[in-house]
Amino acid sequence: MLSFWYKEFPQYPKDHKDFWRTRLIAHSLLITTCYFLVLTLLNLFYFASYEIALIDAFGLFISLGICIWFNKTANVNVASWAVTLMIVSLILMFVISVGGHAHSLFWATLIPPFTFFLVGRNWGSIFSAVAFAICAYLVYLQQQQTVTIGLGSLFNLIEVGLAHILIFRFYEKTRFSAYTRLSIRNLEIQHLAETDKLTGLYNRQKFDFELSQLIAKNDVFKTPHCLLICDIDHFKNINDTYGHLVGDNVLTEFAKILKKRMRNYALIARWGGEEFTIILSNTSLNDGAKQADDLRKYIAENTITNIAFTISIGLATIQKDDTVLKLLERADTALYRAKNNGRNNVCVSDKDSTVIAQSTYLNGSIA
Ligand SMILES: Nc1nc2c(ncn2[C@@H]2O[C@H](COP(=O)(O)OP(=O)(O)OP(=O)(O)O)[C@@H](O)[C@H]2O)c(=O)[nH]1
Repeated sequence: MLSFWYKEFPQYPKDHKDFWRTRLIAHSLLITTCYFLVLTLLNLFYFASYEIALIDAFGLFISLGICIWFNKTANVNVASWAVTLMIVSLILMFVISVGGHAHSLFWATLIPPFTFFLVGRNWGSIFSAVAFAICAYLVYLQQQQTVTIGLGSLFNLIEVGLAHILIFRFYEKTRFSAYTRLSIRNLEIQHLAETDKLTGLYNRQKFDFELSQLIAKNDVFKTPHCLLICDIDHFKNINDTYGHLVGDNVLTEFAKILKKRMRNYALIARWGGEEFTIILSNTSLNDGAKQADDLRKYIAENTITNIAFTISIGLATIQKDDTVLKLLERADTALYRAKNNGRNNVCVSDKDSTVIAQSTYLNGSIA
């Protein structure tokens, strides 16, 4: 039975800001439903108070109704209001019905923690103020009827009510600001973990993850996707000749050129030192090879930060039943061939890792 209340909502994972609200709603509904069920049965069969049993049955109906509806829709905002209104009206109805006697006013102290947490600071303050005002009025009425309760009781209630509202406002504010800071920090950490610091592109870890997600999609085979591994030729020479800082600058500028010149890119990453990976979506092998060769020519014919260099590219398309490793291996085989063919070269692998074309005889299309 508990699994009914403790249903995990995929849209509210543990780190979601509403996760604990869903828990409080579920717990509250569990307790109120059980509570009303027991009261209905007791009043029906033990005390024979049929009218009160009817009211309890109505409470049971409301509580169970919200519970079923919440489990179906997972609408936290509406459920928060429904539970808040149910609990506030229950407590107030009870306190008023017994005229505030039998220390029933203590029940009102439950209202701030519930309302602040479920409907926020402003509505929490309003609900709490109304509840404590009603309690104060009941104490005032008692004071009119008997001399045993002095004005001190009234003041105590007002002071406690105010203190509750102020403390819960403070508590909710600090909770909210802590959550906001934590969320921003998490985003910053996530960005750092996924990004290559030098070029601002995705890093290898993020690329591999995104690629595995892409491959897992059922419709990735309906339109062709190309993977390019692009490597700067003899990059060590650039470092040795001009120094590492210039080498860094070349990598940064090259990353910008990649982003600018590769049409339809779905993902670009710095995969390792001077190695870059690119996924081109909606791109056939022919079109991918053409784009890769255009890039190769552009780099060969221009200088970047006044340094002339060339690149080699290996290419493969995503096949049915591919894995990240298999796909990368095919593109890497093609890159290896491009390097072995003297560099400044584009090579393409077919689905069996056989290199089927290279830029010296690409001429814009693959035979
Ligand atoms: N400036 C700079 N150099 C880097 C960085 N990461 C890797 N490298 C250098 O990149 C060079 C890669 O050298 P190799 O793997 O031998 O490759 P290559 O010289 O490009 O030769 P081929 O790939 O075979 O054409 C090494 O000298 C690394 O020090 C970086 O972030 N900045």
